[in-house]
Amino acid sequence: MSTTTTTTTEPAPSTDDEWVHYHDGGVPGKRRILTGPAAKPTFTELPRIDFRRIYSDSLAERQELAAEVGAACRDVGFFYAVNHGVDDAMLQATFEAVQRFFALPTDVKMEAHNQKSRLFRGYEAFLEGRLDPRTRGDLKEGFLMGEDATDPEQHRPPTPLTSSPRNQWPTSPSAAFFRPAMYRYYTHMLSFSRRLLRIFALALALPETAFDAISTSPMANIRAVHYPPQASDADVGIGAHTDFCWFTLVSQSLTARPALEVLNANGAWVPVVPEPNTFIVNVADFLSLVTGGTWQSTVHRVRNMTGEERYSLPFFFSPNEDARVSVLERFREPGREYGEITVGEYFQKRLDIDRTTHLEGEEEGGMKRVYI
Ligand SMILES: O=C(O)CCC(=O)C(=O)O
Ligand SMILES: [Fe+2]
Repeated sequence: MSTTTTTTTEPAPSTDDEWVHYHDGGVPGKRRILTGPAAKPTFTELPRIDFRRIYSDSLAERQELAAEVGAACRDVGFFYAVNHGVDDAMLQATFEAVQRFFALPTDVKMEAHNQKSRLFRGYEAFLEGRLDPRTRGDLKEGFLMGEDATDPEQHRPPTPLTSSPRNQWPTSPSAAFFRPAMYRYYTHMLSFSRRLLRIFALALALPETAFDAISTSPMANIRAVHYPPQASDADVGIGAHTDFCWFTLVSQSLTARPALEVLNANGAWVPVVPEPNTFIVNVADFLSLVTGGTWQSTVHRVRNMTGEERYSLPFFFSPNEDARVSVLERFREPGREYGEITVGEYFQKRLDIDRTTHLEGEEEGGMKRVYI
């Protein structure tokens, strides 16, 4: 991509080369690429935060961690969680199972094709996702599972909203190893997420347990993803987007070179170098909404130019489906009216938008970003 700067006060006529395109809040957006004197102060790498303190009995230590987390959420929207304490052998075993699953014959994986599911649970084939419609589709295959009170592994009491099946699992005996592996990962990530939610509450100057009541039966998804190495720069593993949940935790396989990239305020892509035993944590749209945009749901994408197969395991966390949320008191502007949104309705709206929007006709696209 070429970039231009100008020394005159008149903005130079813009060409498409000067913009980065993405999906933000479910709708197309774009950011001008800024260099030289026009560049703003912004991040050029992700902060690394030591999460050992999440297990500390000392509130002061948890608050110290929360202060670092809060600064990263405000300034970057992404950070590395090192020393997260989640069992490394379990993480390795999950990656092995994911790799084995994607190596199964297509017809076995297609038994659980996500096109049969309103929530797009199950298997997504290559090029079926297309977050950037200027591409031929996302060069990835995936498998999505999430909250489902009918899966006994979840020990989740059925509610009127969650009493019918949501997940789809392959039925072939050759895939039988996959479901328990996904559930081991799910259980560990859910319990880490509950701790993290308390750190987020502290970071927002709220009591530690402030979000507990709206997260008794959270919406939480794993998407296992396989990105083959891409030969061409015209392809993308997953097009530029923001996540539509409260926050995301990503475990990624250790390719020698980075593939995940995060967009900074100057329209530059910052690579996320894989590190062993480390989660990538990012603020997603919900946390950004409830903080009135103070915390950033930062745009990111994957381009697998590493020459290696890449696997990742994003874990998407949202509060209870029927929780009603709004902009937190301390982020409200005096005299302004704020509405409420229901977590599940917002989620479904975003899911539907992601399936239907196209970059063509951006601003007049008819779909509007969902605001509170
Ligand atoms: O594969 C990754 O590292 C990130 C994937 C991602 O951004 C997503 O699934 O929303
Ligand atoms: Fe994402």
